Amino acid sequence: MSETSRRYYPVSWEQLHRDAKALAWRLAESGPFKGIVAITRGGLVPAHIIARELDIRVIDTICISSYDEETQGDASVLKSVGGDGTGWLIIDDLVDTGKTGRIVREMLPKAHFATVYAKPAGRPVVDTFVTEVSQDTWILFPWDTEPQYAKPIAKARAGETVVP
Ligand SMILES: O=P(O)(O)OC[C@H]1O[C@H](OP(=O)(O)OP(=O)(O)O)[C@H](O)[C@@H]1O
Ligand SMILES: O=c1[nH]c(=O)c2nc[nH]c2[nH]1
Ligand SMILES: [Mg+2]
Repeated sequence: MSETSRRYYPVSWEQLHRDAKALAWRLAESGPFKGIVAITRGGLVPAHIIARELDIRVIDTICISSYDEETQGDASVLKSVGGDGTGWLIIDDLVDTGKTGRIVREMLPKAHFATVYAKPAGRPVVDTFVTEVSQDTWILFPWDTEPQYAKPIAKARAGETVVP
């Protein structure tokens, strides 16, 4: 999703840890896996958590970038891996339009592809995920956010400017 995102779904470090562990529980039944291919950069944190839970020590990366902040452009593949993916687990933080997921599936058609979060357009591309959010939601990951002053509801509703 891009400029049309109408709402935000903020995810804390604790929630991400909990959701990635929930994904590991689901994946435990689909393994064992030879190793994990993390889709950088968003897949790196969930890949670590899942590797720890499933006792996987071999981790490779596919490096793909397609978003500048909330706007999607052409996907550029900065690093790939060889093989057809047999026995491997691909991990990303989420599928949105499914563009990134389709690229990695084409590269590794035999791998199991899992994400923590999924939006409806990308959902058919993943084998396993934990939480679905609507297509017009932008997921705010903890590495992209920091705590800041929030207006009291009454002042926000009145449209008043509050200097923190
Ligand atoms: O389903 P899609 O519409 O392709 O969107 C999902 C992809 O977009 C984000 O990556 P991004 O390109 O922002 O790079 P990053 O992981 O380095 O932040 C996210 O981490 C997924 O990889
Ligand atoms: O931080 C992010 N949140 C999202 O909802 C999203 N969709 C694609 N890429 C994304 N990155
Ligand atoms: Mg990514």
